[in-house]
Amino acid sequence: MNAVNNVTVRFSEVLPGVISHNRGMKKLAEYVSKIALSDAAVFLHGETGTGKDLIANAIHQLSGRLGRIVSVNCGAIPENLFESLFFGHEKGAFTGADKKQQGFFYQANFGTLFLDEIAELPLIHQAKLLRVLESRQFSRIGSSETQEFTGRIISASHANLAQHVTQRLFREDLWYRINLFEITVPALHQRRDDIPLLAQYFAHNTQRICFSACALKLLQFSDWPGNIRQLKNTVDKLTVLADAGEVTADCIQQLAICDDHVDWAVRVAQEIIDMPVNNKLQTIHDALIEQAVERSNGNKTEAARLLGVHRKVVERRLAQIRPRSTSHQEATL
Ligand SMILES: Nc1ncnc2c1ncn2[C@@H]1O[C@H](COP(=O)(O)OP(=O)(O)OP(=O)(O)O)[C@@H](O)[C@H]1O
Repeated sequence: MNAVNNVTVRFSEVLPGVISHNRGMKKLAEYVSKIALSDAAVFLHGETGTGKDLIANAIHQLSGRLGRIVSVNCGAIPENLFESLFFGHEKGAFTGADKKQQGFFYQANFGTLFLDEIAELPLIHQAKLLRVLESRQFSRIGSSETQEFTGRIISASHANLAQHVTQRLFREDLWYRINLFEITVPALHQRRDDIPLLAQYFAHNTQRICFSACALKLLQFSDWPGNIRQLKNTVDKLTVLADAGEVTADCIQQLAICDDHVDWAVRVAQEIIDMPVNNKLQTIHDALIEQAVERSNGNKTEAARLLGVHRKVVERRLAQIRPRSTSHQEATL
């Protein structure tokens, strides 16, 4: 657990709230912390649950802006309420406006306006948003008073917005306004080394439980289409299923989140580790090569294909395992 805490503290100093010890994420954090100090618009791209929201909040925190961060899910804005929600309105400006209301632009002034799922904004609303970003001015509905917008814009989407632009689903001029800096947040399968760390971190947050080595391996090589959000939910469930404070491979199997082949590989590895054999890696490695060569009737190209490695790997190792028989086979093949 100490290892988790040390990493957590070190990483959080660079990017508040973000847990990782992945090399790519460290670079991303250094890049983000530089950008954070400017007023430039940032676009965060990445699959669902990869931490875009968390990073937007970290950018705001690092920016030292006096105002607050206002998060807006652009996919959940009713079409007829866009102007009222973004610009605000005066009392009596329309039916049902029984009191004066400030909008998102006002609330995010001196702070950050985080536009999540920006690809979901219809073209008509994109035009209205663009007008404010260009003029840096807005007015409440029903008011002739113009207000200045000094907030910083961070937006996010899992969609390929550049492609949306070419398909004319997203305005090109708005795209250039919002992505002065574009950051791609990697999916969890691109940083599998973070999975054990995150699992232990989330478990520690809920209650003190530990994971068996086999359980951590199963988590590490499972598919996580919902990324860190899915991992977090899974750990919540595992804390309930843990046996005497330990999450085992059986607990993970009960949730049926791991692929059969991953489960099989991890279990075989576990059995091999328990075997009283010296230099286990080499033993297994050699046995695999021997098996593949035998299966392919001594054809090393075919053996290499079966193993998914280059022929030279097979040749080099065979020469070491059985120097004499190899030269004999080479003479006969
Ligand atoms: N590196 C991380 N360290 C710790 N927690 C994380 C990390 N990344 C994501 N999380 C957690 O995972 C969950 C999902 O993250 P977040 O909401 O930021 O993802 P997102 O990319 O914005 O998702 P969506 O696109 O669905 O809005 C949150 O509970 C967040 O706190």
